[in-house]
Amino acid sequence: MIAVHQLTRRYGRHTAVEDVSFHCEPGTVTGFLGPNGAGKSTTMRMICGLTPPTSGTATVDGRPYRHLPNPGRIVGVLLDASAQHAGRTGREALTVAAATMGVDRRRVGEVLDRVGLGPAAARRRVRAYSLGMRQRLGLAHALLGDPRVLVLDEPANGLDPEGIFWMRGLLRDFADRGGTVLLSSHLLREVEAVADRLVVIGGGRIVAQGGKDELLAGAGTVVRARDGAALRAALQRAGLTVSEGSEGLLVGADTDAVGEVARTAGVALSELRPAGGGGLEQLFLTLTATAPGPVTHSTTSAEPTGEVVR
Ligand SMILES: Nc1ncnc2c1ncn2[C@@H]1O[C@H](COP(=O)(O)OP(=O)(O)OP(=O)(O)O)[C@@H](O)[C@H]1O
Repeated sequence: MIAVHQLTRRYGRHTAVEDVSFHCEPGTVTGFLGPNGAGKSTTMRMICGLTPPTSGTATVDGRPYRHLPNPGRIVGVLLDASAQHAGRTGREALTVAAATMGVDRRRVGEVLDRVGLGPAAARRRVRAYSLGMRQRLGLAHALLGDPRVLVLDEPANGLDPEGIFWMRGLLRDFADRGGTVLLSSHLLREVEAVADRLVVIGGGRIVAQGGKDELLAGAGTVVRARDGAALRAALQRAGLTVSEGSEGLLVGADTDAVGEVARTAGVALSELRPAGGGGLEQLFLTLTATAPGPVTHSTTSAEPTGEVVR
């Protein structure tokens, strides 16, 4: 279990992360989404005790990371796949880590197998690894202490499509066995397939969080009419948020509300449906693009309920 409570981190006058709260429960994969510079890495570094928060708390299994007796046994961390000793072979890097953690050396072979680094790859020096191989080695390192929690920052970077598919399977399996996974990405599609819950961050603030299905269900309505201008005007007059989606107008309301506005305005519709996955993508882009707007304490500190914070 990971608990993040009102985390804030400032660098001088710049606020990298502001009042961020969320929970990651056992048995779930939480996708931590946001564009470059949104504050994902800073939040994860605070969870892992590498960056001290300006205010707020982050705990893993009820304790701050720095108070965990043998952290690698409790939480596996992959924050930067390139930050590995380039002169060691993959196997050596893991053997040193195993000794530090007090893990049986035999576990090294097991995790190398698990991440798909064969004997030849394990004998090569890390400096000769591709980014994808480094990600696999980083994941092996995270899994080495057989932790119940994983914190992974953009682990799909550098993996080919087959590697991404493989990693999703591994993380899903980890969570299905009761593990807790926090996984960041700047690509919605990358985490959508594996995550149960989503936490979306933009401009250092949480802009939406909740169950993936809840967020999908609340992702609005796609609507089209031959007279698109009249439809848009009617929706805007009704105070609904309207944006141009790839398949029609995307409206921040359910289909009943949108249909009623169109009927009242006498606009004939050619399509009306829940926005679904495309809507979530649009929502993600819209939210993150407009994220620096003010967010009140009462909304961001609320328990995750699938709400969208605007
Ligand atoms: N050590 C630091 N000193 C000053 N500013 C920093 C520092 N670390 C992060 N920042 C700033 O904090 C903000 C959030 O950065 P962060 O790396 O957490 O974002 P991110 O969502 O992980 O993005 P990316 O996907 O690009 O890594 C950015 O504006 C970044 O420039």
